[in-house]
Amino acid sequence: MLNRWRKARVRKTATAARKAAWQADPNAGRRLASHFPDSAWPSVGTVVGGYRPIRDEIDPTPLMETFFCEQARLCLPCVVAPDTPLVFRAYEPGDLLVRGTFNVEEPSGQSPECRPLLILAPLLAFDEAGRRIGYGAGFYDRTIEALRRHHPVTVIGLAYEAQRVKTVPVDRHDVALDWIVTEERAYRGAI
Ligand SMILES: Nc1nc2c(c(=O)[nH]1)N(C=O)[C@@H](CNc1ccc(C(=O)N[C@@H](CCC(=O)O)C(=O)O)cc1)CN2
Ligand SMILES: Nc1ncnc2c1ncn2[C@@H]1O[C@H](COP(=O)(O)OP(=O)(O)OP(=O)(O)O)[C@@H](O)[C@H]1O
Repeated sequence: MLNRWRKARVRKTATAARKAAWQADPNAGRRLASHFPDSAWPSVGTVVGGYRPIRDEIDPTPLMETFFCEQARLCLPCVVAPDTPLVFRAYEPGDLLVRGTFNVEEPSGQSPECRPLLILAPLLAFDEAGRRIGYGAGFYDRTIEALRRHHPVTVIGLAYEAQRVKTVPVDRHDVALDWIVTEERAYRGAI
């Protein structure tokens, strides 16, 4: 219960910090590729789960396009139902998308389902240990847990430097990030 209150407080501060960072530099996403860790860089054919930015999330599009040019396969998350893992569906830059739940752009139901090996996760706040906080629906935690039952998955949070906090409150279900990449640098999270 105390953690719920703590998380709400962190969300509030981080929402304001992210908004200010986006307003100051909406194109910061262009700098993500130069800090992306070599060890996590996708090989030819690696399935990468990205996202379509909403509100003032850092824009992963330039990074995803770089991966696509290097022949990674891309996919995007689709909300199926509350309290249920997200489903990733194949996507190529330029594909027509539909508006899903929460007004996020998603591939249509005709697009084949994928199981990403590398996930680029949006977030509200992170800390240096790789802890992440999102909008509070638990979608990414559930999805990563479900995917990891099949194969190892590397999860990289993308954020503005301004979204870093000293410590993110954690619950048992929270999945730690392997790395966080910002417009300025990368942080090695869960080891
Ligand atoms: N760009 C992006 N895509 C994403 C996510 C995300 O965080 N960012 N998701 C991450 O899970 C999933 C979609 N889930 C989402 C969950 C909540 C909200 C959201 O805006 N929540 C509102 C409250 C909405 C309401 O209750 O009506 C909020 O936080 O203000 C957005 C997306 C999959 N795709
Ligand atoms: N693997 C899981 N299994 C069952 N419930 C889960 C799981 N992961 C998260 N939840 C539930 O989801 C709710 C939201 O979790 P939390 O506050 O950590 O969300 P978040 O990490 O901010 O959201 P998101 O992952 O969507 O960005 C919690 O009530 C939690 O109990």
